[in-house]
Amino acid sequence: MLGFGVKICLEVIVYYLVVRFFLWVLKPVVGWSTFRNIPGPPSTSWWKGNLGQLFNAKGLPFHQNLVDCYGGMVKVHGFFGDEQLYVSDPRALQSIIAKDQDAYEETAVFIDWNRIIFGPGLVATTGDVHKRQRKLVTPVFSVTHLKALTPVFYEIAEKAPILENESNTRKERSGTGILDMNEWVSRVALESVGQTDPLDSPVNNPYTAAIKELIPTLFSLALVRQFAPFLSRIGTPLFRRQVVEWTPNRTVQKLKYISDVMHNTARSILEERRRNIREEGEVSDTGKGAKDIISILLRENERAAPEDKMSENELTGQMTVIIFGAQDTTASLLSRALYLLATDQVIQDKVRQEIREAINQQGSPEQRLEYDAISSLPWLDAVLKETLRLYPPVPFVRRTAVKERTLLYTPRSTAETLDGDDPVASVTVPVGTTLFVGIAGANRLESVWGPDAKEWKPERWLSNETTKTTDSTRLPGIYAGTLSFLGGGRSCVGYKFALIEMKILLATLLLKLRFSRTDDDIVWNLSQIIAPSVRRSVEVEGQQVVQEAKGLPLIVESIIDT
Ligand code: HEM
Repeated sequence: MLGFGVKICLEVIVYYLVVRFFLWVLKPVVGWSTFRNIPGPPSTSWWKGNLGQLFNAKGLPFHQNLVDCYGGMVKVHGFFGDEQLYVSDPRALQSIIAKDQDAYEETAVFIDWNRIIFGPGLVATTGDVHKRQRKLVTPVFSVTHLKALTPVFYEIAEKAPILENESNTRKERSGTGILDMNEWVSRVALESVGQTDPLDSPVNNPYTAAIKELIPTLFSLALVRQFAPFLSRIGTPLFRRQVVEWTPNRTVQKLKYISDVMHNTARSILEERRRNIREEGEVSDTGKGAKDIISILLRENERAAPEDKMSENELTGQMTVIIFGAQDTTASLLSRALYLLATDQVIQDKVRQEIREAINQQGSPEQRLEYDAISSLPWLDAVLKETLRLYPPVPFVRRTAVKERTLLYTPRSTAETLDGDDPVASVTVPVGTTLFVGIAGANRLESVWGPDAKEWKPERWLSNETTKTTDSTRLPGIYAGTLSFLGGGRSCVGYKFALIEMKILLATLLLKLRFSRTDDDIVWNLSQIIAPSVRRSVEVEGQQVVQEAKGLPLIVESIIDT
């Protein structure tokens, strides 16, 4: 049985490789190039093209260089000369993300892997199934529900150990320490969306560890994952599971373990929430039982029309996807915002001052600001917008063309020479083409954001001036004209949740603590979502070696008045 399964898998891979190999050999002979007029970097590997540079922990400068050197429409290479497009041109993105979004789907690799790892949740479905699920999940994140969740976010921010420790030492005014703020925000982000008992524990439990390990493990399998569309169609699910069990590879086994832990925990949390809802009886959305996003999701599903209801499998998948989608992204952004505020004390003070004034104006001893009040603080808002714009936690996503379409874009050469004009070029995108949506690239375009586009300047969001946008400068994002939460039917369904959660966490922290930088060298690595690491030179067997460890150490000082 083992031999048979492995043989089929190998045969499919060999078949795929042979076909691609011949296409690759023939291409230069016959002069084929689908995107002959599109500029791009040379392919650096005969078999993996530019994929090694694009999917690389140190690949962020390469991504930025693509836009700086070649413009908004760039040709890159995939396996065996496969030509792909790297797009950050606003006009082309409007078609891909918004106007013509049905012609560009998530890639089969993305969908198939997510189905394997999470089950049939939002990120593992396409077409009508995705639309049906989206209709059910969107109301979970309504402003009414988020307002009801506001006290939960405050409770989490206030009970975090860092603040308890600080309050213990505040009387002596000696509460200064160096803390790994990335670790702290990761835990808080997970708890804010999970609200599960095991997450109350400050030390890693298997579920927390599984969620944290998922992205790095997937990223280390980035190249193998490209075969997912083939492998996931071989045999029955039981057969495929058996093949995975038999695969003698440590990373594959780790991934299997992570997926199992996430799935089993999701099932037991769902059961628990369902029991609670049953015991509480019928409760209102803003009442006692509406205290977490999973319970809200369950109730939305109970209420849905029979044809719209999600199956048990879909619910489990949805829950894992929401918890997972909410964690590393929010942690990445909060880490970056804290790092930038620690670097710029003037802006840190402005944000803190604004929060203090808003609390004083309430005229009550209450230290918490309501949803509307905290949402409209100009400096806090500007810091988040600017951090999201310049450092989007997800710097790119990919799409596959499922219908042939023509994309319009501003060509690089004429854009530079014809000031004031609006030159347009076009490219026909055949079915099956893979496209990179350059979120970070588009968020930093000088044509959209001005000559200081690559600088972190929160004040740009405070001016009342409205910039006139045109087709060549308008990005199709759902939030603040940026692409950070994407746009269209596959945009981030939890973005309002993320914004209010991040504002409450930052406001709670800044009221009580001052952040400053240590001497550590912080590097920001790409593993689909950007995360900080500390680079240190250490002595190993008499030699200086540079080592990196995940984390963001910052100096944290208590500033609570006694
Ligand atoms: C700073 C925080 C966040 C950022 C930057 C972010 C960004 C994104 C992006 C770029 C996508 C599109 C992915 C793609 O098309 O491949 C996405 C999708 C998604 N996000 Fe977020 N996200 C954040 C926070 C959250 C939170 C807090 C939640 C849930 C509570 C969430 C849940 C989701 C879900 C479920 C999807 C899939 C939507 C769909 O396919 O219909 N995200 N997010």
